[in-house]
Amino acid sequence: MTQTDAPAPHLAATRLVVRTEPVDELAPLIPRADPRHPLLWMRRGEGIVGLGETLRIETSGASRVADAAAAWTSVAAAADVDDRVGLPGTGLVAFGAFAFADDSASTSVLVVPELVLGRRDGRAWVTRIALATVDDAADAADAAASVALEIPAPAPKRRVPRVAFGPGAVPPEQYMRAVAEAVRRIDDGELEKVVLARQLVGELHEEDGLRAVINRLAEDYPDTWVYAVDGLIGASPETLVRVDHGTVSARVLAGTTARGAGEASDRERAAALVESHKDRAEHALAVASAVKRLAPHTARLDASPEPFTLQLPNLWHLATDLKGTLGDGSSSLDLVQAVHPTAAVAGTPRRVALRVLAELEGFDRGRYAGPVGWIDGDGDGEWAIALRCAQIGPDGAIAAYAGCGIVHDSEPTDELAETVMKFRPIVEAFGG
Ligand SMILES: C=C(O[C@H]1C=CC=C(C(=O)O)[C@@H]1O)C(=O)O
Repeated sequence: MTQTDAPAPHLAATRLVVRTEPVDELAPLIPRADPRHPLLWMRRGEGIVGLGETLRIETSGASRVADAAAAWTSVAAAADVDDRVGLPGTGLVAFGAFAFADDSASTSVLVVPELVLGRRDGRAWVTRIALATVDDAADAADAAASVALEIPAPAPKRRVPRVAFGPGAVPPEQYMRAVAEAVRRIDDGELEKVVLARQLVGELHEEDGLRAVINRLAEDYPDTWVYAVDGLIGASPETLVRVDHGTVSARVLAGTTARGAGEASDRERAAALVESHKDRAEHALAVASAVKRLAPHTARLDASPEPFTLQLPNLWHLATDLKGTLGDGSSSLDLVQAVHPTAAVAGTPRRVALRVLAELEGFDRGRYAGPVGWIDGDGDGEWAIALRCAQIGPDGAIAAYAGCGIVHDSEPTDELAETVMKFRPIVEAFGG
């Protein structure tokens, strides 16, 4: 079922019948994912995998998140849920991925699978989700039991498909020119910060190869959110927003440096990142934008007092964690709507940055830097910013993306080198 733009009246007649039951063990989860159309959200071996599709909500345009949130509220209100586990990710869930820009040609989606396999806190479960009409008198348990999909056995590990990536719409020289132009505009006082990205493109010839790619991302970047939703795959270190029983949290990242070659130089690089005026300025703007947008929805919101260094296999980031309590009953998608796009992926001031980004970047970001994650029937959920990612089209065309925050003292060659570091997870997951 597809819904486009505004909530369609037929959703009012949509009743999902949902049943979650504990199972002994499902580890490892990724080898049970669909090899062609993986649906997945994982970190450190825990998370959820979706199989099949019971419901799809598609939206686009400036109201894409608000429309999806409204449609989801009506679907969730009508759902008949029997959840015998009661953990984040049990009961009714939808996986989602949203376009970055209001005018993107890419659609935004919420996908409700037929079968969800999950692991968290040492517990495992299976959720079956079936569609019934509102006046269907069938017993909920019978309807959910009608889901024909079985829990798949883990598939044997296979090698990742090899993809050769080349420059996409914007070659490296053009990217550096765009960075220089952005710095000029910043120096002219037009704006404080803009995030500029570039693209790599490739082709996937093995249609059933995506599961192996995701497995590789999860092995190489276990501390990131590894996701796969409607052809968008990646390993993001940045939590846009997370809502769990009234608590709100986020991890804001901005400011990056390479890992050092040896232990001492690695430590020095991290220490220099914390001291770097340029990176701290870039980081402060990202934190300020997230706090400003979340604050109206929280009764309390605390930020880590000083940015800390987050170590990833390919680089160091400056990070700030936000934690608070929800003040207005917003769902996780309501908060996504409030906070996207932060200055970690757009810039400051937001409106000017979005205009400058559209003028200088030279391509449609699609779902890169957009919200990706999941929401449950109560509105709780986990959403990352879709970074370190690639979108794979139905014809196997791959577009990978990486960008950098540009501030007044940014150097085009350094920013280009930073995109190369940020492309590493995806390029290596495709055998590069
Ligand atoms: C825009 C990206 O990263 C953002 C998140 C962390 C650090 C960033 C930076 O240092 O520029 C970016 O703001 C990307 O990975 O494509």
